[in-house]
Amino acid sequence: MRIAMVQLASPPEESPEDRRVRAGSLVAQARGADLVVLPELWAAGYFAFDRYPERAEPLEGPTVAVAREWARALGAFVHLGSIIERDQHGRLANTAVLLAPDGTIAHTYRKIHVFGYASREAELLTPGDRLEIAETPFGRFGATTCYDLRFPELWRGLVDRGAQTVVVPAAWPAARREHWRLFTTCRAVEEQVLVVAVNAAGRQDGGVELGGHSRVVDPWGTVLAEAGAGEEVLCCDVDPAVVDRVRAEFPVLADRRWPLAGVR
Ligand SMILES: NC(=O)CCC(=O)C(=O)O
Repeated sequence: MRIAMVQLASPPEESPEDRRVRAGSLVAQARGADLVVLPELWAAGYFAFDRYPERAEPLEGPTVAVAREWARALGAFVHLGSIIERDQHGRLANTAVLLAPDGTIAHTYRKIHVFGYASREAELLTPGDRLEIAETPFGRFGATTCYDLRFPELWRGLVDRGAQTVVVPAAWPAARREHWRLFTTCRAVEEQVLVVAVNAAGRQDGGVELGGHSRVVDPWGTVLAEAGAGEEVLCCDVDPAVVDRVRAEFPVLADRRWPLAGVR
């Protein structure tokens, strides 16, 4: 499986419309990839909190429409990162979307742990309440979004549902880049999954510098690819069978004692 990580910047002076066009020219560099992944809320800009209401879109809105065209043109799965989704009740959510090569929606995930530290996400968005897995020709995919990396019980919930690869779109600031590295490696090893973690780059609203360093980490903790700090498209070849191989050779998940029966 060839993975392309599109580590995109969302400068405040660029409109979502212009950004979708510019993102398309970066995505075009991913030709030959089987899976293309973009960051969290790149079209709206994660840190553009004042503009969330006006930049929210229905699931079948302009960002899904362009990503659908990219998926069809490349014949690839496109994980578009996430959008600010406005649902039928008017609530806003941070919704990650995976498009299949034929342009159909293969998976959605509404971010469960919305962020409140130096962020208005938790005030503006409604947390998700569903955790599902997508079957793909490259194995079973799950998704978590950015801050969710800090909550291992969510990841274990994905593993319990059969996840082998977890895609993580993010808008993770440079100030906590070492946490980003630590958690992406830690979740891969602890949950014995392939982690595809794609961060944003560049300066966003409020002068926040995003951390970049998108990475693919295998279940043994080997970093198969890691981007630099700036905008970049980085490709990486992965054998998805590595997940079953590591789980068979080192069956730590089979040794769980949960619930902790007999433990006081
Ligand atoms: N976009 C986010 O969820 C940011 C999370 C973050 O910066 C952190 O956990 O640290």
